[in-house]
Amino acid sequence: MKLGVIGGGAWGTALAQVAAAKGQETLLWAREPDVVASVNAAHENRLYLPGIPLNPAIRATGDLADTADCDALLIVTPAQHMRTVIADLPPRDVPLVLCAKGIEDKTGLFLHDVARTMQPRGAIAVLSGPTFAHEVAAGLPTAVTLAIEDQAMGERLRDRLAGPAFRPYLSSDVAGAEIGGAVKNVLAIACGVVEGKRLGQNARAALISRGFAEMTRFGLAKGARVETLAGLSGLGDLVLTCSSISSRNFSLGKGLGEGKSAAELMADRRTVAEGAFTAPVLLRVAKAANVDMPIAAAVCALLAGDCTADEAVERLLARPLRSEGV
Ligand SMILES: NC(=O)C1=CN([C@@H]2O[C@H](COP(=O)(O)OP(=O)(O)OC[C@H]3O[C@@H](n4cnc5c(N)ncnc54)[C@H](O)[C@@H]3O)[C@@H](O)[C@H]2O)C=CC1
Ligand SMILES: O=C(CO)COP(=O)(O)O
Repeated sequence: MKLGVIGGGAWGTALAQVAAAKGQETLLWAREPDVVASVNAAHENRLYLPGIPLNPAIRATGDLADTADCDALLIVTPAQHMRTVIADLPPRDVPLVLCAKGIEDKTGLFLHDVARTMQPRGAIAVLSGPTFAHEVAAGLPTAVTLAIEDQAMGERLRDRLAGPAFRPYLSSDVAGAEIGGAVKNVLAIACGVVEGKRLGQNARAALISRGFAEMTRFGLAKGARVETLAGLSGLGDLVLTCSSISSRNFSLGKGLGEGKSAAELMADRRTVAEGAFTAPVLLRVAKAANVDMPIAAAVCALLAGDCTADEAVERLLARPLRSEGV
């Protein structure tokens, strides 16, 4: 058995660490030659996960053709690049486990729908949950949702990743698992704004709760199950990402709350803050489904420079009073 991990950022590297701990051959594909060199020579990803010793059994490559003999692939590129990278894979029907969090901007498609158009036959799973890469790579306890229609295949994939500190919970709700991860990144930007503007912890808790109401409205409209949205890949990841400056999305929002522009904040970032790319497409898809998402709309306007953080907050607080139900 040989597991391929496609994407040598922080999360792909952490997942390679999880896979290698199971004793299986693990191949990590990275775009950057520096990542390939540092993983192979120093057993460290100096660009994206510095300071965390990696299992020396992880082998890195810069050539996608080397994944031809892998019998399952974890796809861990940023959401907007997933399609091109899958298109460049050696053509086979091995199971794909999608680990990015986002919605494809140019089509409005969820990532499992993108992958399905490119691989009509092979199994497609979604792995998502509250998982800061540096904690997972360091072996700290973590639980995730692993969603896939074919439960027997799901059990096989689960058993290749599960370990004493890494607990995948199986689900058949692929759309639900994906929607939580995509939406929470946008909401984490909003929570970062609360931090940047020092609006207090009450405001952050209110945003998390009302953000969860938005996630639930959107998820139910798009076929997700409520228990998935309330589980690890939904509420679990929302709480994590909205509470910690370790989140790239939260820290982007904090900068916006401090008055910096999105362009300024994104200019010198090597790492990805998916919420910035997801927000506009999320809003488009929500509008088309008649789903009201005022917090996501505020994040969108702020990212686009259409309003200041003060105006975004004022508008949210001035909305008509209403009953609490979703
Ligand atoms: N870092 C984390 O804690 C977690 C990240 N994720 C998700 O995993 C996905 C990957 O994120 P990270 O590993 O954190 O990335 P990262 O921010 O550590 O690194 C950026 C990655 O983007 C890649 N990249 C940039 N331009 C590209 C292109 N044109 N084509 C292909 N790849 C390109 C880089 O090679 C690098 O692998 C994202 O969707 C993220 O939301 C999910 C769970 C946890
Ligand atoms: O998805 C994540 C944790 O589950 C990582 O969040 P950020 O991308 O905001 O850092």
